Amino acid sequence: NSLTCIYNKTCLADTGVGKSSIVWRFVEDSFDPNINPTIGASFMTKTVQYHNELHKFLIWDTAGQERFRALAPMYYRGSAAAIIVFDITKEESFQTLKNWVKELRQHGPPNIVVAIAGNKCDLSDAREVSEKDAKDYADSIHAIFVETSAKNAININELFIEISQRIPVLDMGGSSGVRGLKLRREPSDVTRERTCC
Ligand SMILES: Nc1nc2c(ncn2[C@@H]2O[C@H](COP(=O)(O)OP(=O)(O)OP(=O)(O)O)[C@@H](O)[C@H]2O)c(=O)[nH]1
Repeated sequence: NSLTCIYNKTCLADTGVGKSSIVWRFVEDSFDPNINPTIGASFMTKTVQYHNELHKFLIWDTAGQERFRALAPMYYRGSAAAIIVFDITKEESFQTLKNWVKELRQHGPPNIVVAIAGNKCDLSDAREVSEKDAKDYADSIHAIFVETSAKNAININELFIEISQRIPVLDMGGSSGVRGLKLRREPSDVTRERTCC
């Protein structure tokens, strides 16, 4: 009975640099500095353990390039959470992040959990956005905030655990507004479906 909590997809909306790497690092446990830009979106899954539950994330990593921007709603619609990533060494990416927050607020699911990742914290010598400014902004919109390094695998697991804590337990009745699916069915359900007449 360890598999108790399954959420529907978690969308990653990108703003700056590092989003693919964060997810990729998290999933594959290695870091490729020559990672290619995402085309359209890519899909992956990741399961994290939280107390005695396994939380499975279905992740859409959307492309950060402007020309793919119009595709993002397809992925954040129906999502339980969104991680918006900015690059702490690029002030511009922090401003772009605010536009994503506005878009999610206007067009995203009403209860979507928003997390902000200030990526590239391994390059803090080249920092353009202070941790305090980013944290204050995240607090003002009730978002999770962590500084991450996809390169050095800093705070990636913590980020997903925090998201796990915030996403409400799946309500199969649908009153939360977040759709979801069970990973495993009870054997009796399967038998029932296979039985004809
Ligand atoms: N030093 C450092 N470099 C990073 C980190 N994360 C990503 N990078 C580098 O930043 C560049 C862009 O990373 P991507 O993951 O492709 O960025 P992205 O925002 O997902 O780009 P799209 O796929 O186009 O959406 C790559 O050269 C990465 O190696 C990090 O935490 N630290």
